[in-house]
Amino acid sequence: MFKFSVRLIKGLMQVTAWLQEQPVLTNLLYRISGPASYLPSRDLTVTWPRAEEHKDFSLPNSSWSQSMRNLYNKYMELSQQGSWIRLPSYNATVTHFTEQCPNSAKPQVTTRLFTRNLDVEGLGFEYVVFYNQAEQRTVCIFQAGPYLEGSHGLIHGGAIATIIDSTAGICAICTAGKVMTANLNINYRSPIVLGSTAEVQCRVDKIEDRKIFLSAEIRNVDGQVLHTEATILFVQV
Ligand SMILES: CCCCCCCC/C=C\CCCCCCCC(=O)SCCNC(=O)CCNC(=O)[C@H](O)C(C)(C)COP(=O)(O)OP(=O)(O)OC[C@H]1O[C@@H](n2cnc3c(N)ncnc32)[C@H](O)[C@@H]1OP(=O)(O)O
Repeated sequence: MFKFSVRLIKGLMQVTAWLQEQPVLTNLLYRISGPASYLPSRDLTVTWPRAEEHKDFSLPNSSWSQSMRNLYNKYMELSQQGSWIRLPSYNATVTHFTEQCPNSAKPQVTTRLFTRNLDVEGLGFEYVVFYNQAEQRTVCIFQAGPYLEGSHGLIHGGAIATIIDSTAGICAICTAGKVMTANLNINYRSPIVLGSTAEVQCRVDKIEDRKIFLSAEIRNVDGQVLHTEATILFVQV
């Protein structure tokens, strides 16, 4: 078990307080879990209270392409070296910030995260986010399913905006706690073909008072093709 940094815990506590019907997040632990069958090494994850009751959608499933698995394995290996953390991902915000139920009643999950709102694996986004605390960066590996179509055979620009906003949002939350997107500025440089795997790289550029400025890029699996560039402003609330 490893200790999370004080800064990240403070941020998470702020986010938890934000969800007013959700009592305080009381513990945040890293755990070493058993390796998935195709992983070369241990799976380093973050767990939330009672997280084991919920499905973690950021783990590989049968819809993942070989490219997606290769990138996943790359960052899992980096996680072993301590620089990156794989963040678990549930399909509702309430699940990320599970309440401590005195009577052990399960929270009613009546909402779905926009990015996890399809029940069939592989139709929408398949993605996993890794966080590098020392560098204040997130990486999101994603595979764009057929239900994300915009132009013929290509991913919709709004879906691209969504995955950027989410990757940057998680980076900002981990860095500064409760935030809202104030500005998202996107340049679409080259289209992303449905079914392909790509990588969002996001980092905090600067923080001024309540404002957290980030930038992001989406590139293809080998990094040679720039698909999208963005700058994002989050405001602490
Ligand atoms: C182990 C860790 C794991 C963590 C995992 C967590 C998982 C959680 C699960 C899943 C998360 C996925 C993540 C999703 C993320 C998505 C987030 C969204 O999409 S949010 C929805 C869209 N955004 C809105 O609806 C906001 C609407 N706007 C507002 O509410 C306000 O305008 C707000 C809060 C942004 C600012 O309002 P004010 O009243 O608090 O502050 P004022 O005074 O207006 O601005 C503060 C400063 O910011 C500048 N500012 C504000 N808006 C700006 C803008 N658009 N452009 C430039 N500057 C702006 C202002 O000029 C001011 O700057 P000066 O302090 O004067 O220097």
